Amino acid sequence: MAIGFRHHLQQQLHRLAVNAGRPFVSWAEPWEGVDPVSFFMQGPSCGFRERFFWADRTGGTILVGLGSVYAIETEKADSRFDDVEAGRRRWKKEMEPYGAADAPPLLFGGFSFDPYRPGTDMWRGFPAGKLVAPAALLAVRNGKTTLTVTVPTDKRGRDWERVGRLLERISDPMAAPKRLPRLVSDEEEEKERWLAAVREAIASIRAGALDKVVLARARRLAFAKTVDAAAVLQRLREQQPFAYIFAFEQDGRCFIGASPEQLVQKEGKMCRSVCLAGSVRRGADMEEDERLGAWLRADRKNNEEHQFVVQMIGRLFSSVCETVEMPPAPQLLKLPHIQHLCTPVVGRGCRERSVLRLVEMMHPTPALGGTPRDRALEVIRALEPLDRGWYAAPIGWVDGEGNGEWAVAIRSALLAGKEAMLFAGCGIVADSDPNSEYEETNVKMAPMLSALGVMNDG
Ligand SMILES: C=C(O[C@@H]1C=C(C(=O)O)C=C[C@H]1O)C(=O)O
Ligand SMILES: [Mg+2]
Repeated sequence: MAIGFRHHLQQQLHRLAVNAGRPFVSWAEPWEGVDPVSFFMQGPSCGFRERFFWADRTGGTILVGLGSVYAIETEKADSRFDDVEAGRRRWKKEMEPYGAADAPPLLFGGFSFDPYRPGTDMWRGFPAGKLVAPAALLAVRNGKTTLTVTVPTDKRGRDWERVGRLLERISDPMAAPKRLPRLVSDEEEEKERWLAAVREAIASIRAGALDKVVLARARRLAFAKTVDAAAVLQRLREQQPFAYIFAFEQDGRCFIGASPEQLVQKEGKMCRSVCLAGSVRRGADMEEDERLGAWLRADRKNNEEHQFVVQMIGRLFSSVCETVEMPPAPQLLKLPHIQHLCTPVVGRGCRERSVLRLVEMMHPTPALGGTPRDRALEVIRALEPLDRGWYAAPIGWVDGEGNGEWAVAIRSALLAGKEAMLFAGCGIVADSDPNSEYEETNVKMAPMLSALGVMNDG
């Protein structure tokens, strides 16, 4: 990008900062020709300690954030959604947006799965709830790219400096992401122990204590060198075209994944969700693939698993929307490694003003927790030794108007230095077979294994 343009942007910011009546000012400009992953890669060398990446299922919206000029963070289990929503409103009042009106500044963040469970050191930096306003946001919407820069008007803090550095470098030709390092060890929780937990869950369900519970397991990979989050991102973008591609990084620890599951989207008075539960692998050829798909559609156990989600989301949408539409029977969603039963839901005339309220009501759906919710959470606490952290929890963005989109952070891994911790779970119901459920979690880890270069896809 021309030097003149950079000066123009910096001058705008300075002029606005001097005259602004609020603590933060932002400026948005069309900024074509910058690749989202290259932009993500600029972060550390400009001094930004936080980075996020978001691409929606269609790839139509891509958001990449560097730095954090304004962060809302909470560890309060009871009030975490109130805390972040209050923070969002405060941010809106303190922030004066200028420039391209179609690229409003926004907050990006996530929540932990279960804030009532004590966290471990593994998830340091990923609290019960966190939203971040990036200093620099690259947004691609409908084929148009915009750069939005947000800085404090008192010119204190390091963000002016970092943004200045970024503007100097943003158009430099970028190096490719680092090559993925060699795997040196691979540990998973003992299979027998996990199967025993599943058997116990099945027994509780058959005894009538609950209807469904989702149990997860983890796999820890260690590599010869540090894993470059940008390299993993790039591979996920190539390999998982119909998933939400997300990354949330702070101080070198990056939670990253390719989730097919939308939790909720709000756009004005319209809201959407996708019920996703019930799974089978892809076939080796078209014939086998279709046979597996037909089996999944007809299978009683998988349909039961799925219907708990449809009932809950249908009921919830009915309580906050004037009208709710969903197809009468689930569709098949085919992803590179797995196929799912899928029921999209659209609600119109939504009475909630902020998508964060919808996130609060919906999390965890029976696709990630179980039915009834509280029983399922108790069973997870009792039977799952894992610290889920942000796995299986909401991740996404919200703007000043309360619009935004959130996915469920599955098919994911936490990258920390030379290590990657992968997570996968599955819905246990009365008719579950422990070994098939175990196999299902393996299939669900395949996308991350493949992005990490550990598994070769045939
Ligand atoms: C829990 C996960 O996936 C969830 C469980 C599914 C199932 O059990 O069939 C399907 C989709 C997801 O809602 C995961 O991928 O870790
Ligand atoms: Mg399942």
